[in-house]
Amino acid sequence: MEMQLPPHEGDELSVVDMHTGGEPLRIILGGYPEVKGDSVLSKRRYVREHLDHLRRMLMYEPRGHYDMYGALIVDSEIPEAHVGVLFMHNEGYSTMCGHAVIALGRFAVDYRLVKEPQSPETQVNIHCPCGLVKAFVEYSNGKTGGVRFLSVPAFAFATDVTVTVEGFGDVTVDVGYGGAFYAFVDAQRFGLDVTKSRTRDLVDAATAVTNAVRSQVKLNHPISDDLAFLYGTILTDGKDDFSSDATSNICVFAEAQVDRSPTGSGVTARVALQYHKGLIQLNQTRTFQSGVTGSQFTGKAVEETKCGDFRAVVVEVAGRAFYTGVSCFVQEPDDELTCGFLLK
Ligand SMILES: O=C(O)[C@H]1NCC[C@@H]1O
Repeated sequence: MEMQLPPHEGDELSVVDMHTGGEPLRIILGGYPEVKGDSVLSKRRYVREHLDHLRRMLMYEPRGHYDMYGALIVDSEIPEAHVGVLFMHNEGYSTMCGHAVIALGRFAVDYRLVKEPQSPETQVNIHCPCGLVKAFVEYSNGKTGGVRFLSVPAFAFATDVTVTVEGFGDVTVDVGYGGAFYAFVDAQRFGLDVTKSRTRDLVDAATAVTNAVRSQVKLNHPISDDLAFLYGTILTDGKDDFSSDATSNICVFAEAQVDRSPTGSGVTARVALQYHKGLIQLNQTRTFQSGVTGSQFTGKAVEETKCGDFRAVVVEVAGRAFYTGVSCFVQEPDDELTCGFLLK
């Protein structure tokens, strides 16, 4: 039977679904109204104020779920950018997303957002709200493969900061920036193991840390106040000394959302912290593993740089993304749940 849209009224939103290391990415192909603003950061503010019902429609149930993630392609004001992008999740709009950059790199080549793909790698410049991220997509015999990307400058914001965490007392955390700010803590501090403990327990501990850091640590970013917020907490296995063995983590971001991947922006921030502490050298590659799915990214610091007064590094992260399908979403006017809902 031929595919045909069901009865509906109003906009049709078409998407391509992918995943990177298990973490979903719903890329919006068509149906979004014009996103106003003269910069990617101002477009992020615009969608938050004027188009948030569409985020809820695509991220929430019944079309999405609590841990859904999305990307909206927008025009960029930077001439060398092939695409601009806004990221969305269960609570709002993030500033950086490594798993999405890995998926979007492939998508941009496969959907010819880059005119003439080159072998063995095609460069795709993706303007994220945090800045320009350069992705390099394996490309041979017309097929796309693995993707590596070079982050925006990443830095250690603060190390060994003690915060009072509800239910756990004083906890010492590191705060790093990899396009978004994260707090990092060894899960052992809570008697937990990132690969074996119940996800619910890991989420509760990480969320308590996020709440504590959000209320007790003032963040700032040299480029824009829009970037100066804590996106989430990453619990680790504590294996920060250089090793060829993988190190595991779980990232809990936005509104207690769980990343299924090792978290590209989290790997970026963690490598910056490890470099800052002298635990790794430039070009020493580490493997980062998701505690929940076992999927892996690699990460290494490739160059020293500055971000305002912060000593920073450019970090390279690599991983693979896969397509899972395409959909066209519609709404019926008499559907009481059409705006979406979330189950916690
Ligand atoms: O890979 C990343 O960086 C993202 N994954 C979900 C949370 C982060 O934005």
